[in-house]
Amino acid sequence: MIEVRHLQKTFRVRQGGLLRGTFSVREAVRDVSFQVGAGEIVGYLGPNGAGKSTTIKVLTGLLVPDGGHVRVGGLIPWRERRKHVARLGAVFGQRTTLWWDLPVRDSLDLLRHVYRVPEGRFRENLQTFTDLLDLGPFLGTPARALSLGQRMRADLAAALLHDPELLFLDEPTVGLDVVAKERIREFVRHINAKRGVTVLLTTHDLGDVQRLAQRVMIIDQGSLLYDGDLARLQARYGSARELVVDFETPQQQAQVPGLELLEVTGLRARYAFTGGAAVPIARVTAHAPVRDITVREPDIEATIRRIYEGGLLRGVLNEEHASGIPAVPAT
Ligand SMILES: Nc1ncnc2c1ncn2[C@@H]1O[C@H](COP(=O)(O)OP(=O)(O)OP(=O)(O)O)[C@@H](O)[C@H]1O
Repeated sequence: MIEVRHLQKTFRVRQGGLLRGTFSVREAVRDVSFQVGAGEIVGYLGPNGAGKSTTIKVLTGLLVPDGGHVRVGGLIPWRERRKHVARLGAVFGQRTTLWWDLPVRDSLDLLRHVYRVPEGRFRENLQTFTDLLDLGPFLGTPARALSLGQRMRADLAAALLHDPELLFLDEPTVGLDVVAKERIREFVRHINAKRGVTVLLTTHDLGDVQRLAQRVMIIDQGSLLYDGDLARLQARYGSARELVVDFETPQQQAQVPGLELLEVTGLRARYAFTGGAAVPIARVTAHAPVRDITVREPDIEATIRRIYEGGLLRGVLNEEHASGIPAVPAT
């Protein structure tokens, strides 16, 4: 569905005044390659300024890259825009595609004309989305008067009315409460499972990724650092699991062979370990009488933060992909 090879995009940024200013070149995307198959949900992650939006803008045809090969559903997005746009939907958490002063129903009806959706299909889709997203109570409300969660639901319906094969979701749950987030995620899962819509999801919310994506790609400073499943990322780069032990009595000597002692506070000691918990638990209980033991799993937020901060993955993928291949003109 999406094929990207050696994508490059630079921006010329003016520095200094209008007359005497000079230009510097900012490499937003350096050499990114990936493929997304039909029916996948892929999370596209990276810290601020990593190059996510630039990639998405190229994929939607809004930007022309400086180099690389890009095909979406067999089309070159920026050359065959009309055909391309008819096959994709996009939701940007920070913006709306709805007309600000029009009731939601009228916005959707206008989009029906823009995308030339047959009347019967439009009604069918509107009914389905109204049921799934509970649009009923606010179909008559103008976009400017909607809550953020309602607006997002209406935007999702707007993006999918013309039965696109591919959906770009940019921060679809930003600013929403837990229940509203869950509703959006549930809907995305549904359209992926039932309609086979391919989803590329850009988000800073790892809950979205954990609940939706089988696969994640991580970009930083314009280069792809990781492409694979979340579990493997966690297993490889996550911090160790922790054993939190409450002893019956204060321990003068809390060291236990084979475990890394992290901290002792009062009766409680924390140990780091990798692999299964059975052996570490047996060792601790053999060491001294224990009142309680819990296993604390490393959380994915912490793993991703470590990756961003420590540049943990830098070079891992580059070695596989870039390998000195010269830049090619955009095709
Ligand atoms: N139109 C532009 N002109 C100049 N520089 C740009 C332009 N668009 C993006 N950039 C720069 O390119 C780099 C990548 O930006 P991009 O918006 O793709 O990042 P991002 O990963 O989407 O970040 P965020 O999570 O903050 O949205 C940044 O350094 C940004 O300042």
